Amino acid sequence: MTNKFVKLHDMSLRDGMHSKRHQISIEQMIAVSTALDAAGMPLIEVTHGDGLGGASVNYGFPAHSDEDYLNAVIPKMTQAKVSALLLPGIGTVDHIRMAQACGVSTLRVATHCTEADVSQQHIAYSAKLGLDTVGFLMMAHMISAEALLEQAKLMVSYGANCIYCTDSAGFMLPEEVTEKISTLRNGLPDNVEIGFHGHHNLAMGVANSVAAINAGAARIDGSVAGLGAGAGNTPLEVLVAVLHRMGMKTGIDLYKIMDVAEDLIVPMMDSPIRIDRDALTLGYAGVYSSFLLFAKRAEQRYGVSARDILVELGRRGTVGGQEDMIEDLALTMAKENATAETASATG
Ligand SMILES: C[C@H](O)CC(=O)C(=O)O
Ligand SMILES: [Mn+2]
Repeated sequence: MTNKFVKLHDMSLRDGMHSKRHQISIEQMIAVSTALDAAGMPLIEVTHGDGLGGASVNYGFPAHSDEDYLNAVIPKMTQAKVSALLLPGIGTVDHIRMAQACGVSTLRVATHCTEADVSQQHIAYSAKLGLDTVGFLMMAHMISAEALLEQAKLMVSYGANCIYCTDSAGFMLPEEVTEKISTLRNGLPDNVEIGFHGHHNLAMGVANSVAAINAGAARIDGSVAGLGAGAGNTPLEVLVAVLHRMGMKTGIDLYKIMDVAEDLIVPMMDSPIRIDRDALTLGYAGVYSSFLLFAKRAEQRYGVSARDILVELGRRGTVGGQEDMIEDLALTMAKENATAETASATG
């Protein structure tokens, strides 16, 4: 393992968008991305939290368009490459064309872990353009390692050169990561890279990433100071320190990335990214991390606890794209609570 190179991929300016309600300013984008570039980060993701074209009532309107963010960041990079995320059904082939024209090097096409078949058009188009094309299988805890491999094979058949196992809910424990990553590594051709994207809801981000690397993952996502959905992504500055202690190479200057965390990212946070009871519930109940702020907002509006909403969302097996159901569910739960209170008051 010593001297092994691991490619880290920064999510602060994309997954971090969820925690900022997609309101990162152009100045902040430039300040963070240039500091990451100077720290040696090889790949930085920049788009709406829900990917290209995410600006909508369902997902939230951003402060600026994807195109404006990409055009602000890409020309300023000296060594870092920039990636964009795209969810078929939200983003279109036109968005891929736009992102490529802006200078994006990597396109990551994300689907729910059982729905790889909806990514054919987008993966094939991205590969045809010569982009580094990644298939990103979300909520991967919901299916077995063998089923995940079948979905990954579909994405590879469409043209993906890298497949991600994405722990969107921060639910996985290291044993599960090991099993899933090794099944992907053993079942896919050697020239297809494997990646892991973690969330820190059960404080497993770093441990899970190390398990992924040991099982054959070559790319690992994380965010500086964890800026991301739920309790955030794997905190990159911590991961870099751990990997360097393990004798691995990342190309990243540890002190510089520590300073990005402390001096730029923490002051940007709307509220501290931490494992509060709601974020912990995401991990415990296996709920999509970007539902956190929707549930907190519903708690404010309807007086139903965000934890109860999240537990119910987990019980119902909801997945990304069902954000509109959260408000609906909170209303139903508020009505049920009111009925129960009336019944107990009237004996
Ligand atoms: C659109 C989601 O935020 C993608 C992601 O980062 C995840 O599933 O986790
Ligand atoms: Mn994520």
